[in-house]
Amino acid sequence: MNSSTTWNITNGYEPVIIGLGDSLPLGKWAYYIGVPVVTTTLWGVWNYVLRLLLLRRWYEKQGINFVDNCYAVVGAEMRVTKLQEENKSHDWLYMERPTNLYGTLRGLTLQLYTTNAQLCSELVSKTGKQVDRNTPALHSVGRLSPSAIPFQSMHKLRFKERKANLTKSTRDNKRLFEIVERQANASLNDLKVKDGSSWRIDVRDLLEHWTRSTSGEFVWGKANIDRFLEVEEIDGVVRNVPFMVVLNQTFTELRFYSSRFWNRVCFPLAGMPLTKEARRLNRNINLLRGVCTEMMSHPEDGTVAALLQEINESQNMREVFTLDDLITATFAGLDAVKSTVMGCLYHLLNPDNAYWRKAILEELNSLEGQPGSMDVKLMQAPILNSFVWESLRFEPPGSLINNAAVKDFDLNYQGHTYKIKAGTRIVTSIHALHQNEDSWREIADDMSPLTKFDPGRFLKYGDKLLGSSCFMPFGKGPRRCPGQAAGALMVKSFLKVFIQKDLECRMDIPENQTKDSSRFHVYSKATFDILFNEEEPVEGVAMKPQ
Ligand code: HEM
Repeated sequence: MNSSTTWNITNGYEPVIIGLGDSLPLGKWAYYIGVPVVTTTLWGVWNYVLRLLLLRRWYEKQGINFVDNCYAVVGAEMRVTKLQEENKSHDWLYMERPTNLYGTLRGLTLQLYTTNAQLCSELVSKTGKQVDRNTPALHSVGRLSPSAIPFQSMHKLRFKERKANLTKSTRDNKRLFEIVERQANASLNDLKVKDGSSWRIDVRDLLEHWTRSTSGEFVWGKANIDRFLEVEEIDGVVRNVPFMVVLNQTFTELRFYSSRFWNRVCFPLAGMPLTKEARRLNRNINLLRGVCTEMMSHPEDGTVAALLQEINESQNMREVFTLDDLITATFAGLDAVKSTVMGCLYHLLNPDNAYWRKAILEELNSLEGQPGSMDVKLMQAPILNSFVWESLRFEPPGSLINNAAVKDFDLNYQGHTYKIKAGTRIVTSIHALHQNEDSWREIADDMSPLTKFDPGRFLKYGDKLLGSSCFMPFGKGPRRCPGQAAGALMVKSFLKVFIQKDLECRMDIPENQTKDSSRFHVYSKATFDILFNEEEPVEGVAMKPQ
């Protein structure tokens, strides 16, 4: 035995010693290393070069255009970073819509976008049969709750029952309204800072604080979320941080980590412990899941956690499904709601929309005098509702619906049949859809251009638009958002509190943030401060509608 490297393998009777140097001749080494390397290379070349080229040719022959400069790995992906710097989500790549379906290579996969209402509707009708969920989010935020509804196929893990149960358990609107109102007042009071003769609130701080306390209390209960976790933060220092802050921060960090270049090229890389940052995130994910499991053992009465556990247990659902759906419900009430409210406030405080602000205030004041509970009355406030819908149209927080073809199928549009191949990612670009003049004009011919913020279009054509496939900020069909009612109520209730304070206020936007980069969605870093004067208006800055 002349090799220094040995392994002991126990065969049940006595150890067998294998030495490296003497037992394998050079030819065999070349075989054992060479064959896998060559096979993997050939497989890579076929899968990520030749197959993608052939697939792209297949779609181009059907008249589908591809985004300029789109190649595997590099190409269009390079432009995403630039878009994100301008606070635009990557679906801005697809705004041109040169053909009904628009293609790109996203990382190592081929992706087609539908951006008009009829094709989006066709795609929704195929969901669960020919098309199903296939989302990169599984490798980013999905790592907090991998078996949760948004990341799974419709045919897996008792999907339909779980989705129905989650919707049921988030239906206590009265309780939700009470929490939103109380927490909104507390956040507005606690976070304002004196600035000369007026007050200032950082809108991001305000909405982060409010969404965390509201979503946390709604799902888990007040006592449960009032706990601190010892957690390693992004600067490597271990600190005691409130539970909801850890959850929200980890969620945001996972999202931004997965949006790094290589993680966008090959989605699963984001989940591998290859970097210090990935390993820190893994530890925090485990910590959060442990704490949520512990909270499930003593749920507070009336909370989503208590209701969902009760329903799921009665159906013998696995505990991990309840855990993952509760984690998802908690974080779904954070960034999407925050972006929506931020967009609404931005438009509300824009002096051009002073008319709408005054009209909403009058509508809310008149609702106060009417019988019934406010959570129900808010649903019947047409001016407020139109304002929120238009904000969601203008800047939908979740702007892509990530699905893929599970089998070959035909997609029909105006007499044209597109032949879609299994494995193609086929995605609804909500953002581009919401800007598609052709689709919208079929329903509302005399409305203002879609580039203009105008709640009037919903006031006039609300029912038609909400029922159509032109407008889908919460998705449509079997995979639509089960938290739509809760999410919309959170947004409207917050706005009610804010507007009824009837503050003399204006926005203070950072100097380097242009109008074009003041966009609000879950990746955006756009922001503003709200300046207001509680005692008397500050000269020259007041924008209270007259
Ligand atoms: C303003 C707030 C919200 C917006 C704009 C929003 C938007 C969306 C969108 C666009 C989808 C994808 C739908 C599709 O694939 O067709 C979705 C899915 C989902 N949302 Fe929301 N959402 C919001 C709030 C919430 C809340 C509060 C919850 C909590 C229960 C929630 C839970 C979910 C779940 C579980 C899914 C996955 C559904 C599935 O995959 O079948 N969302 N949401």
